[in-house]
Amino acid sequence: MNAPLETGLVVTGHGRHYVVESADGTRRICHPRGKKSQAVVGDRLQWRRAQAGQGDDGMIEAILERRNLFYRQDAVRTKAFAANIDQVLVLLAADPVFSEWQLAKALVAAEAAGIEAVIGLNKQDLAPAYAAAWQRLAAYRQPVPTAPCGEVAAEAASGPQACRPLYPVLRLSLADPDGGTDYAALCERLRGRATLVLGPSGVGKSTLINRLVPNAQAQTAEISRALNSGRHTTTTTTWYWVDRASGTAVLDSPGFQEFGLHHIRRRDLARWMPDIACHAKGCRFHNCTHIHEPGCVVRAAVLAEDAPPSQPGIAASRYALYQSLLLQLPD
Ligand SMILES: Nc1nc2c(ncn2[C@@H]2O[C@H](COP(=O)(O)OP(=O)(O)OP(=O)(O)O)[C@@H](O)[C@H]2O)c(=O)[nH]1
Ligand SMILES: [Zn+2]
Repeated sequence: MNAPLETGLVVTGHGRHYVVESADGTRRICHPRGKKSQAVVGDRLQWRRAQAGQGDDGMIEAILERRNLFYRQDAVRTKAFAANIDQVLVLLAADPVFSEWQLAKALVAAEAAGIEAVIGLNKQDLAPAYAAAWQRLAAYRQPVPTAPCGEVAAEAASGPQACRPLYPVLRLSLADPDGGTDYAALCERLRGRATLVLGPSGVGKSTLINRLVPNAQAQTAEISRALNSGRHTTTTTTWYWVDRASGTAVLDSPGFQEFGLHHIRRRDLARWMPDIACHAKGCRFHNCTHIHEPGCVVRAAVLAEDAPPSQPGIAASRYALYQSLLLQLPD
């Protein structure tokens, strides 16, 4: 007779081995049935204990419906980072210098997956480099109307629009005891949510996770031993509880070198860039590409390179990214 079905959370995986955590915190390795291994970190699933005498590992029977899936896709491969997450924290630093192109693509992927994103700029202590990096992020602090796209015009008629920054950009200094100007705000944003930490190598992702989860290194070592894989940490995502009782978790993930967006269609791109989207409703043609059409409100909203930072509109650098991205996407 089969053992009863149990539910669990995928906290990490390697190949066809998944570490699945039960509600009481106990963990065990589970394997998918059949050839495919489709579970992703953050998945909730149903599994069954092996029959007596067949070892301790569990068998995955079903993956429960996902709230969302954060992934990238290039011409040949899909790489899933995590499922069922509440937000993505894109961590950047004064040094190494970051690629705005990669940042923009990660943010598009988050929007398309319906996941909130926040940017952290670390290494506030590296004074001149930090000021330059902060300046490079000005377009991401650009004010955009808070009302959803379709309501902007109506609201404009009734008075000045309420605005928010395109993305929250938090100032961090993760190696310093106080964590930087916005460290408390970051902790506030993390509370009660599962946050995927994404960013290029060397920006301080491990520094952040070790700060939030003091036994993170020990946990990783234990998982690696169980999976018998020293390479584990660099190849997959891992879910760490900051506080299980309140549901606060951080997930680390491998770097984001080439963030493929082959899953995004060209005609949808503007929807996933909120600064473009909030103007697009006003265009004369409903299928406006915002490149060459007459009566394009998006192009009319693009700011001059030297526009003052508080002026609402589309930053010139963001529109340039939109144009370049559009050329790369499938129809
Ligand atoms: N100056 C300065 N250095 C920092 C700060 N935070 C982290 N670092 C240093 O930056 C280096 C990289 O930090 P990690 O936390 O290993 O970066 P990571 O993003 O995990 O890098 P990978 O493991 O390569 O993906 C380390 O030497 C840290 O000590 C900071 O606020 N200021
Ligand atoms: Zn247009």
